Amino acid sequence: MAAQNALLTVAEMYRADALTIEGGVSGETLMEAAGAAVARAVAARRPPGTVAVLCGPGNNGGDGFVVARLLAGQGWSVRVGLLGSREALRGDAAVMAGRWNGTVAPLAPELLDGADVAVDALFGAGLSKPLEGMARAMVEDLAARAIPTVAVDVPSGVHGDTGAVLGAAAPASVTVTFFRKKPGHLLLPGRVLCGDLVVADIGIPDRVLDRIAPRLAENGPASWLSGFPWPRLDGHKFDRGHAVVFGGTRMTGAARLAARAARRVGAGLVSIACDPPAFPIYAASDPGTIVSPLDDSGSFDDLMADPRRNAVLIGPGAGTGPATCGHVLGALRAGKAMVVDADGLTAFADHSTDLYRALSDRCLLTPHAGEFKRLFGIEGDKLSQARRAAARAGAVVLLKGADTVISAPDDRAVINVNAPPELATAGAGDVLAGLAVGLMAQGMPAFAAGAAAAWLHGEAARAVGPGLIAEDLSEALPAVLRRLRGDS
Ligand SMILES: NC(=O)C1=CN([C@@H]2O[C@H](COP(=O)(O)OP(=O)(O)OC[C@H]3O[C@@H](n4cnc5c(N)ncnc54)[C@H](O)[C@@H]3O)[C@@H](O)[C@H]2O)[C@H](O)CC1
Ligand SMILES: [K+]
Repeated sequence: MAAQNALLTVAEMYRADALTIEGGVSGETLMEAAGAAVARAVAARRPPGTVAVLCGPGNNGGDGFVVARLLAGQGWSVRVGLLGSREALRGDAAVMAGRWNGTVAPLAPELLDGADVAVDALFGAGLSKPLEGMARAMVEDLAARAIPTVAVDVPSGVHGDTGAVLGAAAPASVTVTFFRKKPGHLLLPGRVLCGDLVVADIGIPDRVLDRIAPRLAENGPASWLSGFPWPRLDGHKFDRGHAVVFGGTRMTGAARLAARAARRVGAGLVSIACDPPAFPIYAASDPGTIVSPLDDSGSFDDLMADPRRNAVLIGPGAGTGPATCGHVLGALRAGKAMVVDADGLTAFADHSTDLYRALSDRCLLTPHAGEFKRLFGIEGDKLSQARRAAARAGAVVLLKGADTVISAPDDRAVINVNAPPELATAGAGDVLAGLAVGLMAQGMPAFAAGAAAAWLHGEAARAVGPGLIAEDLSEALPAVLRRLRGDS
């Protein structure tokens, strides 16, 4: 599959390189193509001027030498600075340095004096430790001068797999990477440091993906649209599932926001199961949402015994006491497709194994960073955090943020990048959980539902823009769904 949205880890990128070279394309050809793509990005931004090309000791630096030669041929005044000695260069990098007829100066900040543009070709996929010494000084000076910079593959200092900064990194105006994006291009802060991202085709054939079988992708409709539960002409509301949202007696808005989102995304029926004292509040809210008060005529387990109530969300405004744990475990025992969010997660913070034991891959956990830390206590970059949590819990984990990661227990993962900063507002998480349970009520598996919900959530927020409040999101959804389906 030539998945355009596939993300390759650094190791997988090296494998793609090797498979291509095995297939008869030389490393020099790849490097020439890589350098040409970077040179095009430089030339596209301004007419010829003075460019400082900062080359590292490896093939990232080799790309830099190609850029230097091509720009010089286009009338640019080119200065090349090299970290380390020319004699230390190996392989394709040494070949490209040999094709550079200009001078090579030792890497030093003075190279940047009077430069119109800088090309950051110090480190790319081979970054293996924090920058130090002259490499660090150079990158810090480049950042301080704020010279428009084109980064080769990744901004030097950014780790390709995590987006983390190792020591220092200079923000780029444009980053030119090759073949496919890496996680570090999408995870923060890497995404911000990259500036505009260009993915250049340098001659690596898509078929190498069949051999690599990447488990990671950039979230978008390509990942789940084929299984999206569009309503059928011959269907009726019971075909579209029944989502149950548990509503607590405080913060009653949370469950109402979630229930409305579940309805908007197409669940046939949505009900709020609530403690009796809160019944009047929920009953007075959305007329299309059923309200089921839990009292001696019907406990939560009684509701769970109804097979038509096939998807359950517990968390928004549920309260973090033992009753919430009881409801979560009751829904899981009943085999429901389940979203556990907010209080539903925090309620298990000091006895998480009780939750893990009951979970399955039909369950979606939707923690933000704080809930994640309380429940899982797993450190590291966001992608590995989500993957390890999904493996530990045996459930799909959606770890929220501007770079949301959705990870399944079988190690599939997508990184969602369309969330605008306006989503940092009260209630937005309740809406996201409601979208997910609404999709799961319609039969979408937890991983696809989490990915689709995160993407729809971001698109709805972008449609509203500044001034967004959580209530706007469900109202913005119909237009997003029409665009998704390609309605005229
Ligand atoms: N298919 C492709 O993606 C292609 C990629 N190309 C370019 O090749 C680099 C990767 O090259 P590599 O030599 O493996 O590593 P780097 O050049 O990134 O690193 C150089 C070298 O530096 C050493 N090193 C690592 N970290 C540090 C540090 N903090 N301080 C000092 N030295 C460090 C380490 O020994 C590294 O090996 C890729 O990014 C692309 O730009 C090909 O040109 C085209 C095809
Ligand atoms: K670089």
